[in-house]
Amino acid sequence: MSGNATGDIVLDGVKLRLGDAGFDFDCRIGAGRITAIAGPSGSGKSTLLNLIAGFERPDSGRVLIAGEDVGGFAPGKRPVSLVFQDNNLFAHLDVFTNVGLGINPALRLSAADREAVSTALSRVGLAGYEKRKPATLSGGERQRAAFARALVRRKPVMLLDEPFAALDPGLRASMADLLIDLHRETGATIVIVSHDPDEVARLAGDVLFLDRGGIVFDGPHAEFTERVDIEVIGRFLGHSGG
Ligand SMILES: Nc1ncnc2c1ncn2[C@@H]1O[C@H](COP(=O)(O)OP(=O)(O)OP(=O)(O)O)[C@@H](O)[C@H]1O
Repeated sequence: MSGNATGDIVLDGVKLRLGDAGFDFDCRIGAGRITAIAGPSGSGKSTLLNLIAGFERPDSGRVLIAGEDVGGFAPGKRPVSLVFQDNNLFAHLDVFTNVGLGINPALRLSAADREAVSTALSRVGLAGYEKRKPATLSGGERQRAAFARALVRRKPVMLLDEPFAALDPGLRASMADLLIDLHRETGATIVIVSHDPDEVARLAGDVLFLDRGGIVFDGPHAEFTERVDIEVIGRFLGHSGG
């Protein structure tokens, strides 16, 4: 079902200052695409995601999701699911319950919902972990539980901030493949921050490359790999430049 491409994201003249750092974002993230956000450390990748999710508010400009100005919406009211670096699992709740919260915050789960939770857990390789508390999981297992919770939310937009960074390379590649499968099934708009050029190549149709709070490249991945003339991009892609 790839017709659910309703989640385009527009940052329209967004400006923000946080301490000494200034940000200036003007872009459109295509509905139903996988867009990677890359750039050097401190360039503003997490800040861009936080602006879309609603954890940061612009000083000026607008954020629109599926054509709607979401400026007045708290994070929980935005049509997005999140997998962030600190994966925000509830320590006192077991893995099954944490994932179930993705479907219904009041945990009123139908039989079909419970089935969806079990399916998501087995897709991320956590079948059998249902009764475990987050503290008993490894960092990578917690990250996969957070990913399972995002899988069951079925929102039109999924935002991921280096979701697989804690995983070993094999697991990292299989989670990326799972994300591609999910994208094929749902047609969701997926925005993923990544430090890894191979992961970007594997996943992304489009790339937003940031440097010092601004966008220095916005376009298809095939064009991105040609832009080694932009020094920061050359460095990211492993070219020495010159
Ligand atoms: N609340 C804040 N107050 C002051 N400065 C901030 C705040 N949040 C972020 N910054 C600064 O803004 C800049 C961009 O931060 P951000 O986390 O968006 O970068 P990033 O590209 O995600 O970096 P990394 O790859 O290291 O995670 C950094 O210099 C950071 O120190």
